[in-house]
Amino acid sequence: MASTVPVARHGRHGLAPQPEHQPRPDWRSRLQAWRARLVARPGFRRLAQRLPLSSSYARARENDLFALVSGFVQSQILFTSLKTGLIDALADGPVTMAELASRTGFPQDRLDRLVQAAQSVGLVATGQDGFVTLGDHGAIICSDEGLRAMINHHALLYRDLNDPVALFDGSYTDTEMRRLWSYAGSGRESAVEPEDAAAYSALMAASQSMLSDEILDAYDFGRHTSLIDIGGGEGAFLTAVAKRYSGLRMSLFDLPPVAKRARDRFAAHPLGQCPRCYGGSFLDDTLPRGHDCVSLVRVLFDHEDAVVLRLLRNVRAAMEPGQTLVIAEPMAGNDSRGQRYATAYFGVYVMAMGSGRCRTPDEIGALAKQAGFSRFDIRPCRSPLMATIVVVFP
Ligand SMILES: CC(C)=CCC/C(C)=C/CC/C(C)=C/C=C/C(C)=C/C=C/C=C(C)/C=C/C=C(C)/C=C/C=C(C)/C=C/CC(C)(C)O
Ligand SMILES: C[S@@+](CC[C@H](N)C(=O)[O-])C[C@H]1O[C@@H](n2cnc3c(N)ncnc32)[C@H](O)[C@@H]1O
Repeated sequence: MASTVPVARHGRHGLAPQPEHQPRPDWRSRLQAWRARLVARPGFRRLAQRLPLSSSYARARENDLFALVSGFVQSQILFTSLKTGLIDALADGPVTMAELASRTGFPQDRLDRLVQAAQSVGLVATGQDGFVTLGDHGAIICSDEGLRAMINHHALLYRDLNDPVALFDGSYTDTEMRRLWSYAGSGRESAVEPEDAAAYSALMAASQSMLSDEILDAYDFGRHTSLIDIGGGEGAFLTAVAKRYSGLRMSLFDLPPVAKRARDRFAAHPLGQCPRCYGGSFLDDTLPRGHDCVSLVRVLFDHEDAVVLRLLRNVRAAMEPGQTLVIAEPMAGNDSRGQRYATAYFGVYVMAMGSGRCRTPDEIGALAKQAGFSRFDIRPCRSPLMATIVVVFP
């Protein structure tokens, strides 16, 4: 007999396969659906906006939704303020509009619009005296080379997001991001050439400054005697560790052209004890043993689960009971606004790379246990936007 179960149309993709027994939503989903129906009613929203107890909550939600709707515009104001040199021009203090016009090359009337836009998102501030200064956001961006590098780098990500539906549904895969992250996607790591490594390694090194502080404040590496940073890039994280813990013996492992960049960096900027830099693949090569701490910083979320399992099994094989694996990267979650932002941003970012997933701490812990580790602890960082730490024990 033909089925009478109604079928849903799925956008570009035609009919969705239907399970034999339709699952029923639980009470939480039904409650959320009831809430959504309520919020969808203009009359309910008008009431919530007027009642003293709910009005500030309603206003906050309205602003959140406006920020979501207009986020692209804000990002483009940010990008333009950096690209035109507006932010740099204010680095040393207040500047007149005439001076800004000459520094940015903008005609006065267009500059007025740019400054107005930049002021509205907190990048600059204009005084009664006609001088322009950095706003709080502008000051942070101006002082952080990594953040500036990321904002410039977003031009590439946003080009890949030009048809976001095609990116999400998987029909657009030949992305610019995939070309930049030349190791991403299984089996391509041995094809990474020195110039490929240079392109992404410099970006990663620049963006370590805020991240390493977060990690070092959340986990005490001083309890260990030696540390190997696997997928350690050109050594920016180890440099930050050495500044805090001068007695730690350190090593780094990365693809050969990246390990060479780390070696060159340590030769140019010597640390107390020069870290040993090993070149190889963390998937196929035997990893160096004898370190009581192993770190993986922003490494797992570049890879699909099967590759992560292979990597963790290889790491486990190089470790003894009593040693510790520290995994640090932005992780998914729903507990705070920071976690939700990280989930959205890094989830889309790795999708554009063509490989990887932003995982919850529990998902990472579960993969580690599957790879042969015995238990794990979750250590939140101050800013979940930057990282969460999962400490794993053999
Ligand atoms: C002076 C008086 C009286 C009052 C002033 C009050 C005031 C405003 C004080 C300042 C408050 C304060 C401490 C503010 C601090 C703000 C901070 C720390 C802001 C930090 C922002 C960080 C951002 C936006 C970081 C962005 C990071 C990004 C986009 C990282 C991207 C990383 C990527 C893409 C990594 C990729 C790796 C891969 C390939 C996925 O594996
Ligand atoms: C996103 S970067 C993170 C670098 C550094 N840990 C940081 O946080 O700045 C990932 C690193 O993993 C390295 N990597 C990727 N595949 C690898 C492989 N098969 N073997 C060794 N390293 C690899 C990359 O070369 C890159 O340096």
